[in-house]
Amino acid sequence: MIQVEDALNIILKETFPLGAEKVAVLESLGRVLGESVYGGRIIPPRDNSSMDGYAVREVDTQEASPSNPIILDVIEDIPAGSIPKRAIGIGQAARIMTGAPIPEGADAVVKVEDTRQTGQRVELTVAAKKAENIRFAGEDVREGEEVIPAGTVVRPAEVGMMAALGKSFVSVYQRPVVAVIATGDELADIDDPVSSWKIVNSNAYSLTAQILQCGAVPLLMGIARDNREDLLAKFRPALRADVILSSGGVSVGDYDMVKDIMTEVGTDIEFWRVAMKPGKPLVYGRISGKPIFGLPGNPVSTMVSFEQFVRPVLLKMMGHRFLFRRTVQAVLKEGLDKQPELTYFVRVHVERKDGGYVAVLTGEQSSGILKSMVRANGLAILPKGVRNISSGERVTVQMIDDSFNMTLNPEYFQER
Ligand SMILES: Nc1nc2c(c(=O)[nH]1)N[C@H]1C(S)=C(S)[C@@H](COP(=O)(O)OP(=O)(O)OC[C@H]3O[C@@H](n4cnc5c(N)ncnc54)[C@H](O)[C@@H]3O)O[C@H]1N2
Ligand code: MOO
Repeated sequence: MIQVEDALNIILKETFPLGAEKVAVLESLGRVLGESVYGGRIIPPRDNSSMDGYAVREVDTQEASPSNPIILDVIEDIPAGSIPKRAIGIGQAARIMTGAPIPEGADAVVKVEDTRQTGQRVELTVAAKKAENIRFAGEDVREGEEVIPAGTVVRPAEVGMMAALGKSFVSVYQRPVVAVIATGDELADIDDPVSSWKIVNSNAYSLTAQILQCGAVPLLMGIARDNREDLLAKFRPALRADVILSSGGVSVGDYDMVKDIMTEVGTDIEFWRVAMKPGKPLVYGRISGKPIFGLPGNPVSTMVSFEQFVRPVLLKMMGHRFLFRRTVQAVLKEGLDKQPELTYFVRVHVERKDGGYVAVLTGEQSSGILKSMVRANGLAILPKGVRNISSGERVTVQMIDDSFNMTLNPEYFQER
């Protein structure tokens, strides 16, 4: 039996980012940039006004005050998107809109609130300051500067910046294809007629959802029955994927054949059984350099072992630098006994209280109770070596749902 940290070290040491691919800029959202984005053009492209007002020569306005307004000739109207036709000379101004280019000769913009226009003349009641209300060419992006470094996870701001730079396609790390094989004679498809000796293959759904949530691409292989032929028939084509996952059949029962099948198709098994609960019977190996996981079949064990081992692998393959969930320190509301040789991942609901966090168990912690996973937003990590945790003790909680920290103002949720 291997420790959780050692298992993770082995797995991650052998995992590398996939190659890059070009995608349309909007498709890059949430993906990791495989190239740095440089300023191939300057932004803004030329000096322009940040206010609706009048482009002026600062020297002409120095004497202006509410009791001594200065009067200038308005020689032109410059809407955004147009090019000024005339230079501003002594005693002249141009009416200008936000975003419109600054005309030759002008070195400041007086905002419209500080002016009064009558006919072709404008009266200024305040003196302009040099460069006031002007956005200068290149003040956002300079020619050739690195604007977004490779390795950045693309957010809406990066999408907007790339668009502003005219970058319609960008290089991002590829997304791994992840094969999912469910094993078990007791499994039925979601729409199959129910019977008391069949259960729905829910693991394929939770796993697929976890894969999608990571940003990877699921490849559903269906259900393999607990016999060699059927398992081989599902495992062999799954080997086309970048990562192979199965659920079930990894314990010590008479029909737990997954480890043998993995060996038969050519896997180098690196470990079987991790000192954790849930998820203990996990099998991990490599086949032609690809990671292959035999996840335990209990619905919570499947999900928790995915969280601990598969998610970091997929994120690393997609070029991510941050592979792990955020953790918080929380006060556990209920005591718990545990086997000291195992690390426990306990389903909890974390809430903010008095400036700190409290974690409440979400119910029965057996590995078949998916409902307590549904109610959980975190997994409290109870370390090996510890025999029990008392109520009120501080624990580290891995947050599997990041929205927990929102302020819940009930008023926002009233329906019409
Ligand atoms: N004698 C022992 N028995 C068991 C041990 C052990 O150490 N000694 N370990 C237990 C632990 S811990 C786990 S976890 C399970 C893992 O067993 P398997 O990976 O072999 O899983 P199965 O036996 O195939 O199924 C376990 C459980 O989960 C249900 N299941 C399986 N696949 C799905 C699916 N796709 N969707 C929904 N539910 C699924 C299955 O019906 C079983 O109830 O072994 C313990 N036993
Ligand atoms: O360790 Mo198993 O994964 O509890 O149910």
